[in-house]
Amino acid sequence: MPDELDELVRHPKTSKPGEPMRSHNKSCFGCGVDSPRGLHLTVHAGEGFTVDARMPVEQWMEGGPGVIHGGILSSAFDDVMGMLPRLIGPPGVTVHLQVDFLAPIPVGKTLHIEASILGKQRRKIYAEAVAHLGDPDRPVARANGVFVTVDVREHFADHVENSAKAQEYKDRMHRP
Ligand SMILES: CC(C)(COP(=O)(O)OP(=O)(O)OC[C@H]1O[C@@H](n2cnc3c(N)ncnc32)[C@H](O)[C@@H]1OP(=O)(O)O)[C@@H](O)C(=O)NCCC(=O)NCCS
Ligand SMILES: CCCCCCCCCC(=O)O
Repeated sequence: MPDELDELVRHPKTSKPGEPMRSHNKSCFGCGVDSPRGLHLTVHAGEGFTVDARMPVEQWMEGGPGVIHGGILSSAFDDVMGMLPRLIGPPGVTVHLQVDFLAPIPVGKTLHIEASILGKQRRKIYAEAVAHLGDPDRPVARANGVFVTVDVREHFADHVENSAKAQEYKDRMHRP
């Protein structure tokens, strides 16, 4: 992370502590309510520059026998940390994601993920997250990510027609 950081200011219109954050997109694999095969995460805003989420580890998420697949865990980290830019301004997309797997995460348990902004420089937002199974003193995984804020209309303009929600986005874009 760079030494010279911008001041962090919570956006006045973002979710208040304890309130759910708006999903990235209703079809988002991580947090979309309409994603047919997604994680269906509900991410809540926390105090300061933090968010948190809980995810039941279901059978379909299995990688090694009886434990979560590493890619599913990485997706959950990506999605939860990916909510952080919205606490301070426009959405950001992931440019870097790093995950440390500390202990097996059993099917049937509930994973708790807590994420926070470490700093911001221009459009880059540096984030970290920790996952545990109910005891914050016994982390089972950690992650770091870098997110870059984007103008969503511009960033997704060439791709939105591939979205399951293409018509909804088209209608929204033509609204005055
Ligand atoms: C994010 C993206 C739009 C940035 O491109 P851009 O608008 O041309 O902006 P830049 O390349 O100048 O990057 C902006 C800043 O992020 C930094 N950055 C870009 N990629 C980075 C990475 N992988 N790791 C760390 N920093 C990175 C740049 O160095 C730059 O920093 P600066 O302010 O110090 O100059 C482009 O890289 C992209 O579309 N990436 C794919 C994102 C994606 O699909 N993510 C997965 C799904 S969310
Ligand atoms: C419509 C706003 C969407 C903003 C950012 C989407 C990020 C999704 C998560 C991811 O793919 O890592």
